[in-house]
Amino acid sequence: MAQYTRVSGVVGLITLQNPPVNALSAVVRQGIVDKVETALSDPKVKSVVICGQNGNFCGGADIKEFGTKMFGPPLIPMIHSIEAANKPVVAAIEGSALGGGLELALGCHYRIAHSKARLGLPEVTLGLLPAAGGSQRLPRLIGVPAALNLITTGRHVTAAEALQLGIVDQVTDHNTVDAAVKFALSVAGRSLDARRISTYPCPRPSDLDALFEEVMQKVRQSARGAIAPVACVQAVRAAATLPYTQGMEREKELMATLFTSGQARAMQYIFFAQRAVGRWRMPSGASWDTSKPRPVTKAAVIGLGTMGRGIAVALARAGLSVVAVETQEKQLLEAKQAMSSMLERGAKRRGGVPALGLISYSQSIQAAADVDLVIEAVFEDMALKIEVFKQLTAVCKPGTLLCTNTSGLDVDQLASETPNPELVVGMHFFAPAHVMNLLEVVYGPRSSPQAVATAMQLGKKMGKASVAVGNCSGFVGNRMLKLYLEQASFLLEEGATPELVDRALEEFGFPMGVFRMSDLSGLDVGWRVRKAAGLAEPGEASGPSARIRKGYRYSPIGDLVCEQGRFGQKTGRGWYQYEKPGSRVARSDPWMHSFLEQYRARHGLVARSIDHQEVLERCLYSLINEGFRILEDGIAAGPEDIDVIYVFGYGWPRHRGGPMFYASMVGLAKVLERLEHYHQAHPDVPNLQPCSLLRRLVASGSPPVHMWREVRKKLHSQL
Ligand SMILES: CCCCCCCC/C=C\C/C=C/C(=O)SCCNC(=O)CCNC(=O)[C@H](O)C(C)(C)COP(=O)(O)OP(=O)(O)OC[C@H]1O[C@@H](n2cnc3c(N)ncnc32)[C@H](O)[C@@H]1OP(=O)(O)O
Repeated sequence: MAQYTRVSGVVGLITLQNPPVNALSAVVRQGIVDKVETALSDPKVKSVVICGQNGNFCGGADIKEFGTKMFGPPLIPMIHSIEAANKPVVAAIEGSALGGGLELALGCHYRIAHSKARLGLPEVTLGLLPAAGGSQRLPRLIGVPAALNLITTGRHVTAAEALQLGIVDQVTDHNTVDAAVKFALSVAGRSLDARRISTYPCPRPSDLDALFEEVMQKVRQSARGAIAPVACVQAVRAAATLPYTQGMEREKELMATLFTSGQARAMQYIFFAQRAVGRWRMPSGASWDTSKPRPVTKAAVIGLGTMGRGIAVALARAGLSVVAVETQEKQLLEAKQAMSSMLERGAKRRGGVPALGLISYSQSIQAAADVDLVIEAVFEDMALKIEVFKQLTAVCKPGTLLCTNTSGLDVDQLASETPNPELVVGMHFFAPAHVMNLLEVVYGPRSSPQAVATAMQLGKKMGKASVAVGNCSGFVGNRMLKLYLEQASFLLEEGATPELVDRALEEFGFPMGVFRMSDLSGLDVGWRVRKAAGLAEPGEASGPSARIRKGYRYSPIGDLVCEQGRFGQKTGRGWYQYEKPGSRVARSDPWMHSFLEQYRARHGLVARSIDHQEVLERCLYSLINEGFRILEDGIAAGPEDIDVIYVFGYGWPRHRGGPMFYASMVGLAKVLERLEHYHQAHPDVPNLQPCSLLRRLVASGSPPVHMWREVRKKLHSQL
């Protein structure tokens, strides 16, 4: 709702009230319409201020209303009536003015913002466009290039940038509502002719066509297959080329297509899923609302390889004091230099001061004596990690949380080597750790809820989507990835090329296909793991057993590629070739094609034609099937956890909502049928066998994603 009061005798103050972000629900819209009318019809009122309750202007349209039958006054005429008012209306912006919230402010005649406020039109991140006049007013106010940037990226700007761009008229460090009321008093009675943005001509850059062409290419490239960024560009083009009313018609038309699209549903699902994963629950019943995190002000990072450096930088950026420990002197010096420049570059990009002073460096683990939490990031080797944990136990003050950064080692085994296993959790960061926004917080059976709560809170503080998951080989992300990689290799054996597989996945929306991605991460990493697991055998065996391990199909192709010293980008050769070691542009490699032909010939495999659909079904459905197993095992509490992990950590296209949501969009019955089909065709691949939770869900009529937990519970209670 909206509250109305008169202040200073002549200013009508309308306060939006809809905690926590004052979203524009039907009730709020009705409140605004009513209170604006009250203010405009009161002869004593000379000007109006609109603000939001509890230091937050407005988080935009109420996303929960989308997909439901919408009622209440629509936004467009509501904003139009504010702009058309004959008394000045001032927006007092504190906290956030986002989406419909900023569009409301753009309908006001003036905008005053607090210095800490954030403004933006993030609709594109929800699969939409700013369709309450935002796509038409913003370019008229700040010009086409700046509006295109804001609307197609959805980025939030600070009040200082908003002032510089011309979005707001004034920034204050003091009470924003007081400043706005004072301002409203000063402009009372002034002509508003020059303050209605919809009447402004849109500034047209001379190279309009070239500009739109360039931006269109950029958005098509950065979010492959996503329709909202394209519609955003089209809407801004309408602002630049059509009169306002026709532009509004175009905005409405484009929004109508987006609003009911599967992509918008997927992106809005991810918005809520990202928040839902913060409400974690362990199988023991312990959960976010019953477990209090410990305060962490000082942390240590042990081991300053690539991961350790990124983690230490992320911690310092979050404002923690960090003790960075590396026993090798040369490595320590290198790390210090690299981390300083990471911090400096980051500060330059974001604006602000690099947190150099927050990090102290040491060669001795003793330096971790007084920290609240340690993140061990040494080499991925259990014996080494056990040794480091032993030393930490002796050095650290009682109660220090011991976290291990591992991408798949057994967290419980490590915990069992310490006298206080309840203080141990896994923190699986993704490389580069100061850039990637995902963290898997891995709890073992003995991790205390408080340790989990602390790691989750720390992840959030570092700005990462943090997901609590159970302990198993590969946790959630890598456990599923293994199946995806496996199918990709099988497809090569059967006749595909790396290019064909990658093209199919990139057209689906991944920023990189599986082979280009593997070249980037380094092929030797997986090879080492396969060797340790006794899967990769030296030299090339032939005969039927060469492609069988433990009775099941295995593809040694990746091992053979590594044996050639082809580790990907770092060696200049991998699944593709590169201009030189370290180069990033992948080029087709004739060597690889003849290698694959010879390999197939040696193993008596006849290449067949493989289409994109088969690539997608085999790679994605096997990964999804493992996702269902993970749910069945209780390693992830719900499908949202898996989807957030895949969207934030593995490049799964956001507009497809994550693998589990995607499965629900495809139809669970279809996923099941295709898995059965492929399992029949490849009985030696057990992972293609549909798991029982998937079968149970289909038998229960394929309920929507949010009901899967219930079905799983029932399945468990019957086992
Ligand atoms: C046929 C055509 C039909 C046309 C119909 C047209 C209608 C639309 C017309 C115009 C277009 C306008 C569209 C929009 O405005 S879309 C919304 C744009 N706004 C956003 O994307 C902002 C989303 N919110 C945030 O980014 C953040 O919440 C924040 C920065 C505002 C605050 O962050 P923080 O303090 O970290 O809090 P949380 O994110 O945790 O949020 C708290 C709580 O609030 C819920 N919530 C946040 N924003 C909204 C919202 N806009 N609507 C509904 N609910 C919202 C959030 O989900 C959290 O709750 P929880 O999930 O229960 O935890």
